[in-house]
Amino acid sequence: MTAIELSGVTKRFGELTAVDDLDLAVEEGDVFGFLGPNGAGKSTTINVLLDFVRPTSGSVRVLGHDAQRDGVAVRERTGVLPEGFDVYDRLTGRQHVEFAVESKEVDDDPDAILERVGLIGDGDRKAGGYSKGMRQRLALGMALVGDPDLLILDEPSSGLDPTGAKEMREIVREEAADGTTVFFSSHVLGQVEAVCDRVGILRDGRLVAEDSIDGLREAVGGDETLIVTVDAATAEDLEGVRAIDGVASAETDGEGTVRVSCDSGVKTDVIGALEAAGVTVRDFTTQEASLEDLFIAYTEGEVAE
Ligand SMILES: Nc1ncnc2c1ncn2[C@@H]1O[C@H](COP(=O)(O)OP(=O)(O)OP(=O)(O)O)[C@@H](O)[C@H]1O
Repeated sequence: MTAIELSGVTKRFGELTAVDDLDLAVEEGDVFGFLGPNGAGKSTTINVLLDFVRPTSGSVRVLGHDAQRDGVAVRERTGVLPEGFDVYDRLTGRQHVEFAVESKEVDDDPDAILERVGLIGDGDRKAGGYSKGMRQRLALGMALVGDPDLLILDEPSSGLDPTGAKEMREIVREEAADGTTVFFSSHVLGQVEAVCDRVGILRDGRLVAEDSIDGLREAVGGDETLIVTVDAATAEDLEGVRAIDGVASAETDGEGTVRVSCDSGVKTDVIGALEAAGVTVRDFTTQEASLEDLFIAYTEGEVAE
């Protein structure tokens, strides 16, 4: 079954289009990474899924329900870790989890939840004294209450140290193995790379890429970054390089480094073009394109949409 289905969803706030004609499908049991730079429209999309925000147009189905007509049914089966979650300073960690258990009308054991998110030793402390990472663990624990069919995690690793981030990924994997669909929003690709089956990249409210991690890797497979050490190079010196078939982009820092994203087959042509422009080439190395590079290319406009 399709757990999340957006068809032609647009959300405008006055003149501003936050989400622009978005089509998106996430299959049940998938861990979907929803990526995009600040302001791309990720939180707005999440708010539409939960019916906290009504789309200007388009239709939204979540767990088989119409998100607008049956928002309550959707929220009952969904655990949410909201962005910028605030704790109640005077309540303990355990009281937070108890509150989630009561509001969801389930019978989870709060201690089992605290144990899962690594807070069992701190359950009696007031959450106001928790560190940022502990607050984030608490928010994750609250999202897990009621064994939801869909977990929506908005920037879940923010504030987590490497151990916390690893534990969070383990929990995500356990939940997915259990059949839970996970919708994981972040602007840091590295954090989603380890857990997500599929990734969608949002930019200015539009989906600019959607694929499996392997698919994205293949898409960038041919491209490499050539890092050339030169005496000096100006932007004009790179015109000949940019004109080469197979060169995606070329930049100079104006001092001694030129970075060229290109097919591996055109490296010697690039060096030749630099020399033809009168640039003295001292050395060069190559770097394979990472998913991070692809993300930057898609979100900063170097890749043709
Ligand atoms: N309630 C609102 N009223 C007006 N504009 C809004 C509102 N909510 C969001 N926006 C605008 O919509 C755009 C998308 O915002 P959104 O919060 O969805 O982005 P995001 O991808 O979640 O960003 P971030 O990574 O910074 O959290 C932004 O330009 C934002 O200012």
